[in-house]
Amino acid sequence: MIGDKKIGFIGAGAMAEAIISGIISAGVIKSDQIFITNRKNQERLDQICRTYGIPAENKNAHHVRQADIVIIAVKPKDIDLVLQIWGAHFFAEQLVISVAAGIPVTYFEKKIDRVAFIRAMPNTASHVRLSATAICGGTLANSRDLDLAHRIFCAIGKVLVVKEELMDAVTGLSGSGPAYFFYMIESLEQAGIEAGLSRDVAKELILQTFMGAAQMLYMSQKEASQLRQEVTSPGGTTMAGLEMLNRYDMKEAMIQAVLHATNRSKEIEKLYASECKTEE
Ligand SMILES: NC(=O)C1=CN([C@@H]2O[C@H](COP(=O)(O)OP(=O)(O)OC[C@H]3O[C@@H](n4cnc5c(N)ncnc54)[C@H](OP(=O)(O)O)[C@@H]3O)[C@@H](O)[C@H]2O)C=CC1
Ligand SMILES: O=C(O)[C@@H]1CCC=N1
Repeated sequence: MIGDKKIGFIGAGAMAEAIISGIISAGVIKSDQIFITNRKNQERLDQICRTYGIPAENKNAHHVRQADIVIIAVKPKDIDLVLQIWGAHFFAEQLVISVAAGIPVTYFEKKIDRVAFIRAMPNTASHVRLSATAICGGTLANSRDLDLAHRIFCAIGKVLVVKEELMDAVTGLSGSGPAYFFYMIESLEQAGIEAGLSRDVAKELILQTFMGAAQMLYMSQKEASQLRQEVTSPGGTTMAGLEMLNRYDMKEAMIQAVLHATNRSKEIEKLYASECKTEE
């Protein structure tokens, strides 16, 4: 789907691996078209190469520099160093995609003015090709660049093109979203055990229940609230359970979690946006 283009990853952590796993299993790219590098952890690079059949010689910064598409997947705090080291090597025909939370596309453009940048916010469900990814393009990103990014992320889930001002909310909701889900599962596992089930049985029941509920919602025309009501018999067990979720204000906790995560992304963004301004 992306022909013989090469994709290079700067950063070989959790997010890079999720994307690599997803794009290889989707068949949009062959393992030997992927190149990776990180800061120092060679073992990690070896492990990724072994797991995804990437040739050992592809874990090479020089090759990553030559890639048609470069995906920057380092922590926000490491972006500056990456731009310092890599800045001079980016070339005009390259497309650079950053998945870093909170770093505005203008920040990249201020540092390197000749390259098309795209900011993307996927999530780790890229592993299983069920990511929810939002993308937005910088000033040099044309429709072909956006289309290319769209094709890459489409292969590993759903893609929405959004205005950059919405990226913090996307980050707080769906970028961090898998963690909220896993936290709920952890809590429900503990609940199942306290109710008398073994961990394994609890885990199996919860997972199947969540997958079933998500699939129902995905396939039906009904709102979540309606499906919830259909489970809730008057005076029954669900009502008793929901009473506790209301008493402990689970809804407010979820809202605050997403808003807090969104604000954290905004804080990071502000840090970098202010540097863009002072350099003007
Ligand atoms: N994890 C997630 O769910 C999501 C993460 N993101 C974003 O993805 C980015 C990466 O996150 P994540 O994968 O979790 O982080 P990890 O800590 O798992 O991985 C970061 C990687 O960056 C490498 N790195 C650090 N500095 C450099 C450098 N100067 N040059 C090359 N490589 C470097 C590290 O190498 P080494 O180990 O050698 O130090 C490591 O391989 C973040 O910006 C995050 O905001 C976006 C969406 C979801
Ligand atoms: O926690 C983080 O900062 C990253 C961004 C979204 C998910 N993980």
